[in-house]
Amino acid sequence: MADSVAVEDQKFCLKEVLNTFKLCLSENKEVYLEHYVAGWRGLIKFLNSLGSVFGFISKDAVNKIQILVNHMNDENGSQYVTVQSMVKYELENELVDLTKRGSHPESGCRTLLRLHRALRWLELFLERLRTSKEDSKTSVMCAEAYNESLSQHHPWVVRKAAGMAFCMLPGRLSFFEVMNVGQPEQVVAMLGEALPLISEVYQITEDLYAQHNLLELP
Ligand SMILES: CCCCCCCCCCCCC/C=C/[C@@H](O)[C@H](COP(=O)(O)O)NC(=O)CCCCCCCCCCCCCCC
Repeated sequence: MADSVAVEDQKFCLKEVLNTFKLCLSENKEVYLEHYVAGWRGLIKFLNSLGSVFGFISKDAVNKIQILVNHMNDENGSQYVTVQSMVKYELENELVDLTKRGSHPESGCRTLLRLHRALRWLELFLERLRTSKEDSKTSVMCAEAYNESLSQHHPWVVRKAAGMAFCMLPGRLSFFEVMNVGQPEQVVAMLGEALPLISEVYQITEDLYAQHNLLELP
């Protein structure tokens, strides 16, 4: 019994991720880091279930999540409750390398920016999945979403490796199955529910970063 609970625990479920993104926004539209990180953890669970060729991607994402969690748990953790409070605290205390890498290679601001850019990829990819046809290819949808977003921030070698990994993605139907929601129509409906939430979290973060000139942090 205990075993089956453990296995269930590890299974990705889109609904769970949807719920964490729902919890992300406070009443006055601040983004809770705790839930943001939990959302990413859920997504990484999904990525891991697709096989080890995606290991280099999930490893980088896990590293970044760990950096944020360390900030949240250290003595100044109370400053890392929302993305807004984190940005304010790190900027006021000059804890961010603004133009070139220096003494703060692991600032919360630059670390979250990497995940934030990846969230844009996710938004574009999920929107393609949502509107895809039976014969649409996940690898193509994924590559298109990547080329429109994240790839612009990656060097050639990372783009190349990512491109090769995309070719290993399962087809649309198996992909839907791993999402663990039910029939394809239910997946599409849930994507329709998840996307506005993800977009809102993305946009709020994007505006905040733009306002403070943080969109190109090294
Ligand atoms: C489902 C297919 C998953 C494809 C994932 C697409 C994203 C491809 C990203 C390739 C990143 C390669 C790893 C290296 C990255 C770093 O160089 C680079 C820069 O960091 P640095 O400034 O510290 O050096 N890092 C990043 O850009 C952060 C990447 C984070 C990627 C997280 C991707 C998680 C994917 C979750 C998939 C979930 C699908 C859900 C469907 C329901």
